[in-house]
Amino acid sequence: MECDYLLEMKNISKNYSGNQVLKDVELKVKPGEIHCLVGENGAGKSTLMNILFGMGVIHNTGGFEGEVYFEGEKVDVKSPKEAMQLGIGMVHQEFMLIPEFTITENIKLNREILKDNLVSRALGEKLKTVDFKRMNKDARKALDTLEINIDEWIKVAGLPVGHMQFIEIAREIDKQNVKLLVFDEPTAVLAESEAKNLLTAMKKIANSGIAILFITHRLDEVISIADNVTILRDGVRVCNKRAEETDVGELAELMVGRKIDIQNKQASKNISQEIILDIKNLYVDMPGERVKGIDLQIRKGEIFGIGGLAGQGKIGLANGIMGLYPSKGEVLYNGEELNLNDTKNTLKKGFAFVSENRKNVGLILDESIELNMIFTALNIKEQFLINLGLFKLKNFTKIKKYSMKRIKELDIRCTSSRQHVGRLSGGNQQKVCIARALTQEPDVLFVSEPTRGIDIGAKKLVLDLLLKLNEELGMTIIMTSSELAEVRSIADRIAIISEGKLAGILKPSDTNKKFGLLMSGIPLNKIMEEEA
Ligand SMILES: Nc1ncnc2c1ncn2[C@@H]1O[C@H](COP(=O)(O)OP(=O)(O)OP(=O)(O)O)[C@@H](O)[C@H]1O
Repeated sequence: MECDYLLEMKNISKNYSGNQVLKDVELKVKPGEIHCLVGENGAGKSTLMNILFGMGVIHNTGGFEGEVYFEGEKVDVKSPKEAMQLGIGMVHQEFMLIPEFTITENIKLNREILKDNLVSRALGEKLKTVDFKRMNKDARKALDTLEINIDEWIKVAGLPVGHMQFIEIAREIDKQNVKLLVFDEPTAVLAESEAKNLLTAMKKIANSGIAILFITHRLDEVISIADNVTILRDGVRVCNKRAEETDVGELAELMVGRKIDIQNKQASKNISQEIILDIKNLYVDMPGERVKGIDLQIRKGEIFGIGGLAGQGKIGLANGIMGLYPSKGEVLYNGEELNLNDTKNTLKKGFAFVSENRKNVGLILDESIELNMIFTALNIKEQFLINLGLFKLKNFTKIKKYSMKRIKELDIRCTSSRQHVGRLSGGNQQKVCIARALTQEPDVLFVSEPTRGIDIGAKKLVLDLLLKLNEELGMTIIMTSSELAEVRSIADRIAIISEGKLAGILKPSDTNKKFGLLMSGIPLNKIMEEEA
């Protein structure tokens, strides 16, 4: 009997040490459809996918309840390898590529094509050689399906982030029997125009008969691409809708349970003309995000946005000034020269940084929320300590009180302030990173991709909090983001970086066209000429 659904997950329930995170959830995906899975941070999306892929974190914590059917057959997937054998693949949010390998080698990793040679014919299988010709041909075919115009024999190291994403996808579609591909927030790391390319590629994959399960926080993407949407809230399936019968507003409301609205910032308040940061001819050697001689003046008390396409250098700016990547040039902070390449000193001077890379630079995953929140303030400013003369002790009462306040303010979904950060959902981890930077009470706060991976409700909360810090404490905020709409909702001025250089500075109210042209590297004076 032909079955309507490729994948059916029925009555799925899961608890982690008594904490129920999924309750009777149902998910049904048809062959060749694009099915979106949306929900707030902590709603249970990753947990559901962990069950589908038979991840160890599920078996090691008591398994789950419910049934999974694939192509009409009941399955019991015990590992990602078994999922792959069934034809279920995953495009990862964090890239799993080997930089020193070529694109072909990455696409064919662990699935190399071997061919016989004289020695192997005599001495056996193990001495076969790699058939580069056939491997390159397959890789080319996968890249062509995605219409990616890039040579398959070049190394992955140094490629822009947008390309890396496509290589991950090419690897999955090159697997012969793939029937269902899960995309876990693939566009979170991409700028808007690159995200569009990715969506087009996803449509092509779906048209070729492969079903796509797409997890995203960008609701406009859901509307533009999905056939069906499943909405989770607090571990329960709220409903399943046809995308053409809903809109962004309704989805946001269903997810969060209230109305949400993010608009461009209107007229800028009176910002002082005093320069807090004077950046002169700054170069930053950050792979994939090089800065190649930027001059910028940031005014005291403003929210300054930095935008641009992925790989153009916007991310490099904050990383360079914070000393995380080698940089040269001159940066004056309140008129005094800042020692570049010295993170500790920069932190001591009153800077804080919420990195775009929360797992590597941001968090200690096997430590508590509390400790993660106060870690930098404790080390740099010796806060949260009781001084006992000869030695100092952590002031646990103060730490707990402080962290509970931040948990409430940022609506961090957790079981307690002592919960390990590694056990939080991705979006809630991001909120802990923000809380940590705020604990330092900085004069200048760099935030990179602050709303990456967080849902629309939490996004509004974070943006409102940044506005509040800026208005009430006069904190100067420099926010780098791939999402123009969010920068335009809070920044006073926005610099667009293109090819490692400053393309121009715009107001949030400037036209979409101006933003688009600057991002594609067309200089401001040319745009003005066109408009005149
Ligand atoms: N290994 C774990 N141990 C204990 N609790 C966990 C573990 N992994 C996830 N959780 C909890 O399960 C709940 C659901 O988390 P999950 O990661 O599935 O959410 P999500 O919808 O994917 O969120 P996000 O959009 O932020 O990624 C959260 O409350 C989280 O704290």
